Amino acid sequence: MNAAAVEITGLVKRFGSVTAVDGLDLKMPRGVILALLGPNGAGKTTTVEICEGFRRPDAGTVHVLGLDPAREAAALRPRIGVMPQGGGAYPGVRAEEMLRLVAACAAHPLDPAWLLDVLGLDTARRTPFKRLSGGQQQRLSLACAIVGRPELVFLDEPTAGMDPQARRLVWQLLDALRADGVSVLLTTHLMEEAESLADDVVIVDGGTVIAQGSPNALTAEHAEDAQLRFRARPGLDTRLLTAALPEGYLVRESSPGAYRVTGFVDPQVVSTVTSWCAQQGVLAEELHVGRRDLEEVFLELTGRELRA
Ligand SMILES: Nc1ncnc2c1ncn2[C@@H]1O[C@H](COP(=O)(O)OP(=O)(O)OP(=O)(O)O)[C@@H](O)[C@H]1O
Repeated sequence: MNAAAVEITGLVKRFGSVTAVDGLDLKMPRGVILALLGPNGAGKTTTVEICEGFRRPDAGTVHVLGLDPAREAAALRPRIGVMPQGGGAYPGVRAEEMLRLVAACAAHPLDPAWLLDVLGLDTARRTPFKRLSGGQQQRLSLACAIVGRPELVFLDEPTAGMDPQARRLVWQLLDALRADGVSVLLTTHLMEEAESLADDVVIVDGGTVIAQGSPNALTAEHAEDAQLRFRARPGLDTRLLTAALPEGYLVRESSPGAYRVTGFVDPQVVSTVTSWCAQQGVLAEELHVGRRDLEEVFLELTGRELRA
């Protein structure tokens, strides 16, 4: 009765010569949001598809709500919600019609009209699926995944391609689901999504788990390396700024206009950075000294950017 939401031991999945999942272990308690974070090709989608019962493992054991998804699919399906990567539907079906069709398969569905409203799709009720924007299609797929009141939801990159406003609506909804006791396992490339939503973050690389913990615990492990971050106009010559600092410091532009200086941050370093910016006629804004964030931890562990 109180089985974990997901329990995976020694999972292996090969596609020909490619080992997509390579001895992955994971335990996810009920009622949490767990984010699988990893670079492209890390094995996240394959792992999720095995949990959903869409693929069979080559080795290892998988239990979802205490059931084996490969052998007990009929018992498991009504208890889980699935949102595959990129969504999908019959192109001509209208948004509300599609959600009502899915709701009709559930014993105690949520109210489809309410769900469309919450996800900002109320004006798109009568729009055929193929005419919805990418972000609207994603939200409709999410609505379909949760309308049947599942105990556990699998969401593969649920907010990929959404604008920030739509993304917030989805985050609020996932928050509300968690408050209702629903377990959510999602994959994401968005550090902000993992950091602001997830209770537990599992970093996957090369088909195996390389780190796991709450966002706080993961960043605290690396707390000794404080970091200086600031914003300025994009395209500053980071090599010149690195050269202005003592040896061992590194300056990167992690996204356009967002700069990170790694190394021990003391008052002298802060002063060197701001004076160098002043010499370039640049105002360093939102200057922040603090511990590393999840993005830095991820980069250090995998050697790759999250969005690579
Ligand atoms: N059906 C398939 N046939 C052959 N190779 C596959 C198949 N599905 C996945 N792979 C390979 O398995 C590896 C893991 O893929 P997977 O899609 O699970 O990674 P991912 O972490 O979800 O990546 P992304 O973030 O890009 O979605 C990759 O090398 C991929 O090319």
